[in-house]
Amino acid sequence: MTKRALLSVSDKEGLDVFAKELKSLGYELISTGGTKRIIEEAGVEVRSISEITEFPEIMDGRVKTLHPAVHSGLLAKRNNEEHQNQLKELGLGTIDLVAVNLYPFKETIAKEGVSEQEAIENVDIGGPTMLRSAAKNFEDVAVITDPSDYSRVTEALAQGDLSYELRRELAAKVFRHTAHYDALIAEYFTELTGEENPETVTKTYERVQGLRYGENPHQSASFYKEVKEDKGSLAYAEQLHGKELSYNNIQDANAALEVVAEFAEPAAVAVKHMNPCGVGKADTISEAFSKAYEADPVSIFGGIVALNRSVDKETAEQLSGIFLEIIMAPSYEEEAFEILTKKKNVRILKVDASVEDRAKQKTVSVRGGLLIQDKDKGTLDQVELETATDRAPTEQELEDMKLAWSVVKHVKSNAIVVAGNDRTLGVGAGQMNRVGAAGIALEQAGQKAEGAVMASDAFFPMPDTVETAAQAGIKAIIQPGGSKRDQDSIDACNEHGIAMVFTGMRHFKH
Ligand SMILES: NC(=O)c1ncn([C@@H]2O[C@H](COP(=O)(O)O)[C@@H](O)[C@H]2O)c1NC=O
Repeated sequence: MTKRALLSVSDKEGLDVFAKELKSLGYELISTGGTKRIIEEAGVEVRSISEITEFPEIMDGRVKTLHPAVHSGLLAKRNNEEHQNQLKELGLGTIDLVAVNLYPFKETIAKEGVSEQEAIENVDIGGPTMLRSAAKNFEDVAVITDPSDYSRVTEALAQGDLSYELRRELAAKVFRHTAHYDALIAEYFTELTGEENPETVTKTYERVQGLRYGENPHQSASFYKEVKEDKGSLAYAEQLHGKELSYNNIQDANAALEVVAEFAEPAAVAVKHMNPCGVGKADTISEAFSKAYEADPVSIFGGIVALNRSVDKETAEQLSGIFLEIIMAPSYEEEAFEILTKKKNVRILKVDASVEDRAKQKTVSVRGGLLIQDKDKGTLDQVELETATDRAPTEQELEDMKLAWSVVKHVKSNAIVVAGNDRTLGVGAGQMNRVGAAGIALEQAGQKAEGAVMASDAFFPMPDTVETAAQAGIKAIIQPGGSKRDQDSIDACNEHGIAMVFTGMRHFKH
C-alpha cells in the first residue's frame, strides 16, 4: 500500500527538499493551504487536506486538519484488526508520516506591544493535535516537528525504514515540544490574569548548553535559559574569549552580575563561591577595580570580576595581572581586549548588567518540590532610613553604608559587610551566628575597620555584634532593626559614639 505523509508547517524552511525526497521515496503527500502551495511551487505533486477530510478548511484556518479522517489515519494501530476494519468500513486510509510545526506563538508574544488578540490567533490547535496523535502512535507513525530532523528521517527511510528507537526519539521530542508550546501559552495567560499562586506551575526553559559536569565532576549538568530574552543576563551573554563556562562559573558569574547591577556609578565586583569578596566604586572603572582588588587581594585569585563600564587599557592591564576565571563587562576597548586575550583560558563575556532585570521570581528546588518567591528587588530608595542613635551618620558614612547595604543583600546569610572609602573592606558570609559573621568581616578589614561602617542583612538579636564592631573601631552601622532587643544595641552604639540607622527591610539570602 502507498505510504502517506501529511505536511502542515508554519516554518517552511527545507520543506521543498523534504517534500521532493519523500515523493521520491514513494510517499503520497497531503498538505494544508500555505504548505501545499510551497510544495506545488517546488514541482511536487501533493493532495489537499480537504480531499481527505471531504471538508473545507474553514474559519481562517482555525479548522482544517481537525477531522476524524486525519486522526483515525494517525491513531489506528496497524496490528489491530479491529482498527484496520474500522478504517476500511469508513473508507479511510492510514497516515504514516507527519511533519508539523506550529504557529509562532513564542515569536508573536516576544513582539513589542503585541495585542492579546494577535497572541490568541497564534495559538495553534490543529498542529499540536496532529503531533500528539502521531507521537502517541509512534510505533506506526513517524512524527517530525523540527526541520533539522528532515534529513535524518529521509536518510533512514532511504535505507529501509525508521527504527523503533528513532521513531520513539522523535515522538519524545514532539511531546517535549508540545509541552513547551503549551507552557508558554499557560505562562502568557497566567501573567495576563495576574494569578500569583496558580494550582500548577508550568515554567519552560530552552537549552543553552550541556556542561562538562555540575558542581563536582561526578554530577552531570546543563544550562537552560528563559524563553523571553534578557540581554542583561548570563543566559544571553556573549562569550568573546576563553574556555567554555562551567556550572560553578555560571553560578558565580550570575552572583557577580547581580551585585554590579546595584550600582549606577562605575563599579567593579569580585566574586568567589557566589559571595562578593571585593566591591569598589569610583569615578572611573579602573579606579573602581583597584578598590575592589584592594578589598581582598587574596580571595580574588581565581575569581570572577564583573564591571559595569567598558574596559579600557588601564583596567585591562590591572585585570591581566591576576589570575581570573571570568571577566564580564558591557564592552571592551580594542586595546583592552588585545591585552586580556593574551591569556588563553580566561573567559571574557560581554554582558550589560544595567539592562532592566525582568525576572520577577526566584525559584529554588527542595527535596520533593520547588519554592517560588518574588525576587529580592528591595533597595534603599524604597525605604525611609531611620537614625536610631544619638549620633546621625556623616555624609561619607551614609555613602559607605549604602554601598555596604547593596552588597550585604547578595551575601549568604548570616551576612556582615564592612566598608569604607567606596569599597568593601571585609565580608562575613554564611555564618550560623551573626557575631561570627561580624568577626570574619572585621578580621578581614583589619586596621582599616577603624572609622569604617558595617552592614548587617538582618537585625541584631543582642548587642554582641555592636560590641565587637566598636572594639574594631566601626563608626556607623546599617541594619534592618526590628529586634525585641533593639534598645540594647542602640544603647551600645550610643555608648561608643556609633551612628546606627534602621532600614526596616531585611535581606536574608539562604
Ligand atoms: N486548525 C487546524 O486544523 C490546523 N491544522 C494545522 N494547523 C497549523 O497550520 C499551519 C500550516 O498552515 P498552512 O499550511 O496553511 O501554512 C501549521 O502550523 C499547523 O500546525 C492548524 N491551525 C491551527 O490550529
